[in-house]
Amino acid sequence: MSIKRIIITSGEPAGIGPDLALFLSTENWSHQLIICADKTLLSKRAQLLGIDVNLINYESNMKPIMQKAGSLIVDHIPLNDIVIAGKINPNNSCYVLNILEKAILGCMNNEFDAIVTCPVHKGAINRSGFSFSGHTEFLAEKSNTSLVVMMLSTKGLKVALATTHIPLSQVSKTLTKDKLEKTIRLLNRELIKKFRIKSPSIYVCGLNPHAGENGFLGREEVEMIIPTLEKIRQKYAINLIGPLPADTIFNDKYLKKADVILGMYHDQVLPVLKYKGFSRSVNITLGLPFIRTSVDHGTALEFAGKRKAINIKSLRTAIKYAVNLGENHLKI
Ligand SMILES: NC(=O)c1ccc[n+]([C@@H]2O[C@H](COP(=O)([O-])OP(=O)(O)OC[C@H]3O[C@@H](n4cnc5c(N)ncnc54)[C@H](O)[C@@H]3O)[C@@H](O)[C@H]2O)c1
Ligand SMILES: N[C@H](C(=O)O)[C@H](O)COP(=O)(O)O
Repeated sequence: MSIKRIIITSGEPAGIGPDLALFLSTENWSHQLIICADKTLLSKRAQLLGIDVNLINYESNMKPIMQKAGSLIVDHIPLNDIVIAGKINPNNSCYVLNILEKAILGCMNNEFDAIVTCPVHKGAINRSGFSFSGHTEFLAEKSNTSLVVMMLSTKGLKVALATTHIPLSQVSKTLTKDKLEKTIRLLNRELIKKFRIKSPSIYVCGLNPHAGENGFLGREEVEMIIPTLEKIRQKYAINLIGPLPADTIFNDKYLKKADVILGMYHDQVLPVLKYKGFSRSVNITLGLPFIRTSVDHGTALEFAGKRKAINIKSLRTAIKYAVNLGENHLKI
């Protein structure tokens, strides 16, 4: 495999994102990792963590070479305001978004092979006046992609979402036949293309308790989900099972055969995935014109600057996926 150039966005500066990026300098990597962050922030955080690192300025004409332990290449984006580890400063939201925009642009014009994101604080960004519901939606908007699907993967389980970061009260009206059909078709395509699964088995959750109990506990299944699944089966021969009740779909009997479980909303499937594999999972945005993976956790503000407490496994997993997605030898 050729050496890949991966841009790593360091996320919320008061959170553990800069720390995670710095930990990468303690290992050798077979690819080139570029950290998008403020260089001074990284120096100060490195001191706090006791990491001895040589920070090298990124230049786009650099040769892609494997990264050696002891150094990090930094694509410098200046902070807007001071950073205290663990304390949110909404004045830096612009910095967080500038990092993402830089990385997206670089992926769109093939300067980078993939983007791996460290966590941002959605509340802080919104508090400073920007409407931001998540990387998934931001990446779709900035890359002019009409539909993306959020999927999280850990050993033995993949879950995908039909709706992402919206209030629970809006789930039912957001889920339409058209959206569900497009989501399933995109999920199927991407599992074939990126994961080399020949004929994916997609297990679909209902929305209501007990998948609506034939309409007695909610009508979305009979009116929207079942007809949509039936149409897709007939028209596209996609291997769909369900809708099944979300409380029993995570049963070994189904999981042995399922390539992915499609949930109707965020907290229907993510708690199960995170219970099974928190800190060893990866978040992947399917449908973008470039590869994007992310850690499975948030900003963990209380651990910023505290070396012993921070777990870096999810970032390692996210980098591994970013490198391997779409490759023939995929072993993930
Ligand atoms: N990829 C992302 O950008 C992303 C993902 C999830 C949550 N978030 C955001 O993060 C913020 C905080 O969310 P939260 O508190 O619900 O979740 P969180 O993942 O930050 O924290 C949950 C718990 O796990 C711990 N934890 C998380 N990551 C850890 C790590 N790498 N090492 C050790 N411990 C770790 C935390 O200390 C906390 O106890 C929110 O604004 C949320 O929206 C961002
Ligand atoms: N839904 C994700 C999770 O719970 O891990 C998280 O909020 C990050 O989503 P984005 O990648 O869209 O920011």
